[in-house]
Amino acid sequence: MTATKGLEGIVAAESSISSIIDGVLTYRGYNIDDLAENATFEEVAYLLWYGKLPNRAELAGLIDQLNEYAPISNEVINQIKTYPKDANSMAALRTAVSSLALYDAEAGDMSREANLRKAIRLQAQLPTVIAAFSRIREGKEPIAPKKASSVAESFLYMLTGKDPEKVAIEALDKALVLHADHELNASTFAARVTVATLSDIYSGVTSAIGALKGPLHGGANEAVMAMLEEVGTVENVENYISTKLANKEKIMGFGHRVYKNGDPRAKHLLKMSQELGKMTGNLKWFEMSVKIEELVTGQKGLKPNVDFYSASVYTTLEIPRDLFTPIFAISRLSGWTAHILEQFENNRLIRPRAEYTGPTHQKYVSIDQR
Ligand SMILES: CC(=O)SCCNC(=O)CCNC(=O)[C@H](O)C(C)(C)COP(=O)(O)OP(=O)(O)OC[C@H]1O[C@@H](n2cnc3c(N)ncnc32)[C@H](O)[C@@H]1OP(=O)(O)O
Ligand SMILES: O=C([O-])CC(=O)C(=O)O
Repeated sequence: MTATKGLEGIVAAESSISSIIDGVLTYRGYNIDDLAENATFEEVAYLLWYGKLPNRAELAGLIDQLNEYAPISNEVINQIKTYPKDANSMAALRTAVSSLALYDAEAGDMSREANLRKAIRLQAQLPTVIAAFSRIREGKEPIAPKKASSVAESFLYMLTGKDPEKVAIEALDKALVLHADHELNASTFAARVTVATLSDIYSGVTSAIGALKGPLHGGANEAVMAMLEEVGTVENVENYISTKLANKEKIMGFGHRVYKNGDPRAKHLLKMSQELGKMTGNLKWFEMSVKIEELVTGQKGLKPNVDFYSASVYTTLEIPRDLFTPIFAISRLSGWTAHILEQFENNRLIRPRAEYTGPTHQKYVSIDQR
């Protein structure tokens, strides 16, 4: 038995949800470019869960359900109030999602209908949890959700208490569309492994949040912004990047396990970063990002992934840096739960093997003789 490091190239599941063959990303057969230009996040979530685009009535029904489920229990709000003010935002989200299960009367119901309701409930409640955490740590009261026409609108409203501008809602909505699913990425795989033991949907999502947190995966968007802030100016970029590459350090937001010729989502985020920068009169982060791309692609041949330009997009929307990965989780929740439902439909325990490389034939030595 020989191990494949990082399971590279191993096909570990059949799935009809999304595909990234030949550098083309599709959700249920729809090209991401088409969806990014035309679909809303709610249409995409419906597509992932139900396998088809919704008609008007179906979409309105989903939006109603999201509005109905958005409030979270006082017990969970009170727990969030006990979190340290400097808690890591993804750790806070992971803990709060785990708590949500305790107050969901359907948590133990494993029927498909109940699991679908839980998926929609989680989709509705993740933004509420993140916004509540963000306000509570600033010493403010959380803002209860109000009837909104989209997850993006609802989240931005709960974060600030102000009705968000149309341009901000549309930008966040497009970012959510772009992040919704991505075949067997690490967090989705973690979710599928967890529920393949016939554990519940909350356990699967909690595992996924833990996996998304890491900087080699979803955590890279925050790390990109930390880098941009550290570099500070366009003039500093060249020296910073050349030094990092000479020291064989990784540049966050570049490279991908599967895409070697570029991530099809990055161009959409680049365009948004530029447009939002122009609109707000602050193109600094965009210009720095373009310069970094030029150098990293020029010197290493590495292309930006989905996390690279999303950093400047979210910053231009005035979203705090440590909420970038939680926002990724809001979007990817739709994909995670679609995969969890798919896993349950045709389940088998996921249990690979390890290539043993440790010592053999050891003789037990009593504790006094060690
Ligand atoms: C939503 C997402 O999860 S997208 C990915 C987000 N993650 C990041 O942006 C973090 C930075 N990127 C990386 O760490 C990697 O490219 C990953 C984790 C995304 C993919 O990793 P892998 O397929 O395992 O590639 P691996 O890390 O083995 O890299 C292969 C080679 O490219 C180099 N490399 C890969 N990414 C980078 C990078 N971002 N900067 C500099 N060098 C890099 C590695 O150092 C390695 O070089 P070597 O062969 O000389 O040792
Ligand atoms: O697929 C991956 O390995 C990572 C990724 O781009 C994603 O999860 O969106």
